Amino acid sequence: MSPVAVTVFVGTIVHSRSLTELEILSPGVLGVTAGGKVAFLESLSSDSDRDASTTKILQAHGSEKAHVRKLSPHTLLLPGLIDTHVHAPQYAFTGTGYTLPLLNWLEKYTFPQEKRFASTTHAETLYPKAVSRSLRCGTTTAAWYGTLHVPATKILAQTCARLGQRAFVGKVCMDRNGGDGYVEENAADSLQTTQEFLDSFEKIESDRVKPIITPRFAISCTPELLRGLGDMAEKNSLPIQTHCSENAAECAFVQELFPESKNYVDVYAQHNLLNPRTILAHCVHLSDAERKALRKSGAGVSHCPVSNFGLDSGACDVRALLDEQCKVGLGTDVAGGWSMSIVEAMRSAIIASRVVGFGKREVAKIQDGHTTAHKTLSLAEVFYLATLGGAELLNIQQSTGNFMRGKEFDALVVDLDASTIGQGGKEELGTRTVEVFDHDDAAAMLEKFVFVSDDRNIREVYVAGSKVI
Ligand SMILES: O=c1[nH]c(=O)c2nc[nH]c2[nH]1
Ligand SMILES: [Zn+2]
Repeated sequence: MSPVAVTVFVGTIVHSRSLTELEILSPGVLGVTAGGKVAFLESLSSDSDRDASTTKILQAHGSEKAHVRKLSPHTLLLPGLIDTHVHAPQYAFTGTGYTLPLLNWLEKYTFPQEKRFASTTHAETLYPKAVSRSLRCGTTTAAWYGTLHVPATKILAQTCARLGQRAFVGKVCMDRNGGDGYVEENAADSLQTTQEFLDSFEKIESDRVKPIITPRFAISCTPELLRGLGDMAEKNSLPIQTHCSENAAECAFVQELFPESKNYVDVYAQHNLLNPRTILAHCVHLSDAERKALRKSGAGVSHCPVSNFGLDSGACDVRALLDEQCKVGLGTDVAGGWSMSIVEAMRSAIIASRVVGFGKREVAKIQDGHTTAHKTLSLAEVFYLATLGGAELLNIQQSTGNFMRGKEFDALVVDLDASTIGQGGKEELGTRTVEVFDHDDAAAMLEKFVFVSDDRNIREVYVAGSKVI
């Protein structure tokens, strides 16, 4: 017998069971326990008496007293979205600076802005805005980068806890190549402040907000710092996040700095930073050997397509990563990416995958006169990357990522009816306004959600059963 539900949603419910299994229950019935977990998920036969069938399901689960929420026909109940790579301090300059490639962009925009977080007042002003926007976009779990500063990054963790977001929060580590004086004294100093940051989590009032070891990337860390962070992560069984193989100039510089490493991925492997708890952002320019090493290590990739377009970095071959059985999730990478929305990342992941395909077609034509098939990422696949794939990458798939019984209820109620947007209804329609017609079935509504919707369509957001939006 499943646990008793106190709230039951009846309507169109969509989630991924795996990369290849998108389940659409239209209609479905989902029960949530008083403790905020999924009690049961069942489908209703569409031609039966919906009320009578719902009552039978409630009886079977001992949940007759539950509050029943009937969702309207243009509403979807979806798992919460997971942003596996995002920079909170960069929220302030989102949407600017896309004329420069990565290393120049870091120097000109990023380091000066991140330096400002030496002020806790600045952190207290900005971080609630960044976390609220992320939740508003339906992100129920985020892997955040803070800055070099412990007090400000503690404020970021406290903000996630207060606003109810499930989060991993990292104090960024850099002991070389920081422009504008944005750099720590040395490896020992960076390791000591990281330990201080880890210790501060005893006071964080949420067991859903956790620390994550965060070397910025190989360029900004000496071998001593990388090794120290690898050992600290191992000793405390902590997750690790960093950047890898995003941009051609970056890759060349890494080769110069680490001549004894076989390749970029190997730099992290050699410093005890590559294991099943590692999240590497980008991985746009990996070789086959690097993809194999990644898979063997159990580390995974945060694919950030909007950022890869924004900073002109390239198009990541996610299909090759998936074929190699690497773990993959999606990231917004604000402010390399111009949007806090994982929905924007989903649609951009499809476009990036098509771009990869265009390139392969050209090569195939030149080589042998006919095209090589490239399997573009499907809608079902990007939906998985945005939800369960992200949970698997962050190793929290036992708690979240889909609506399997016993998981915490992290969910979005998405209303696709344009006429309910804004006070004035139809007059306020914009280019990103979804309209649903009577020929639209559940699959079409999901497609419209991914390609056309925006955060106005996300009406309710739940983390572990608590409404946070
Ligand atoms: O997109 C990125 N954003 C960053 O802040 C960063 N730092 C190193 N490499 C990076 N890439
Ligand atoms: Zn990044």
